Amino acid sequence: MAEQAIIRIQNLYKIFGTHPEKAMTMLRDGRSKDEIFRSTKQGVGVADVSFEARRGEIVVVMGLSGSGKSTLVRCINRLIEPTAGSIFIDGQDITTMTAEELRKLRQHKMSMVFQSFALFPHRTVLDNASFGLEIQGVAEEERRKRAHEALELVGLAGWEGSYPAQLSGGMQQRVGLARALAVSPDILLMDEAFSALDPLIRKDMQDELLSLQETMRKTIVFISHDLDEALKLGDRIVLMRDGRIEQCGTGEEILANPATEYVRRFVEDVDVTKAVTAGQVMKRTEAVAYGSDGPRTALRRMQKAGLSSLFVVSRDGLLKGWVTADMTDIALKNGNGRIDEIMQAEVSTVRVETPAADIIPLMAAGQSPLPVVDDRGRLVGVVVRGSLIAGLAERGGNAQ
Ligand SMILES: Nc1ncnc2c1ncn2[C@@H]1O[C@H](COP(=O)(O)OP(=O)(O)OP(=O)(O)O)[C@@H](O)[C@H]1O
Repeated sequence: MAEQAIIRIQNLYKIFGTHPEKAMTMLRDGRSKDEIFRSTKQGVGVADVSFEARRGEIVVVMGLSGSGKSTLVRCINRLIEPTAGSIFIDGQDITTMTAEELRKLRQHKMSMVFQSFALFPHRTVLDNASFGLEIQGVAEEERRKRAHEALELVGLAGWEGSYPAQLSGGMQQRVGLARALAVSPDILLMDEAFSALDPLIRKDMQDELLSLQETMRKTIVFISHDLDEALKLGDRIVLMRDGRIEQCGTGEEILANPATEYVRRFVEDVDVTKAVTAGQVMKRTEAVAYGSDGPRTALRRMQKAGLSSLFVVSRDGLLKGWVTADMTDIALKNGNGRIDEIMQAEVSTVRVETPAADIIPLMAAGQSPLPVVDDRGRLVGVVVRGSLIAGLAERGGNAQ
């Protein structure tokens, strides 16, 4: 896993003020942000934060106002200078980078999308979208082509000649997203990017980001103060309080096992007993392996579906077990095996009518996807990480 981390943050601190040393000592002694401010007049932005973001995942940094979300994310591109700690991007510590290295990193590796859209009012949509490329010195024709592609991606083809004021808020934020995507960054930093939008538009943008992400597979660090948004978007959630990380984990882990009383109170409004069932949130199984398949066939099917494991079924659809790409690789190297000889037969299942409250602990324990079977044991669908709690969050949001 470790080598997959594209962002690795280690013991990061940011103290605002001219004399951070005293505040650092007090923080290490476990003193609170309030105490430190009262006695030193130094502001604690981020305190001893460590976490990783893996390639292709959405990490949502969540917390109340003043908890340190923006400071943390601005340290990742060094818009804010950290007081102590390390930030590795692709294995390179950016806190020791020269100004030139940093400039390259910001231009090519990561882009930021702001809550306020931050568009230039006197530039057309196309020129706004191509701004990052202009800074990079990309030639005009290439710039226009790539900006146009990015606008197409976010559903704004045809609006290239318009000006920001002629667009709705949602459309303006699409331009902001297109501008960030046009430079083909590996990492997107999104600071409350959807918070200024009307609730319905906001939901559309969340759905669209998720659907874009299915093909883009960027690493996204998304700041939000909204739990529903965090549950819906985050592969993992970093929950902050007073500059520190209170808990970091998948939505399922946080709901099933809140690390502290604070987290428990934070998530208590998400009603896991609500009538959300596996059947309502399951997806059709895109690909399966058959017991009689050889490892090569199963592997090919996995690759085609972009999956790293498959459920194994009999010809009449009964769930028999599961197999991973690693298992098929080993079988191939040993030159033998039918899938039913190499598969793992033990697998937890849920039924169409199984309620969320019973599924979340299974997923929190690391089981994903979970197979859904009918009363005869036939595989009828899968519940994948995130979809269940996204369902809960959306229903919760509507009910309140
Ligand atoms: N430039 C600054 N100078 C002094 N203190 C600052 C500065 N920027 C942030 N802080 C302090 O650092 C702490 C964390 O602020 P930050 O903006 O990162 O929180 P946040 O979780 O993003 O909040 P919000 O959701 O309101 O933006 C706050 O106590 C804030 O007052």
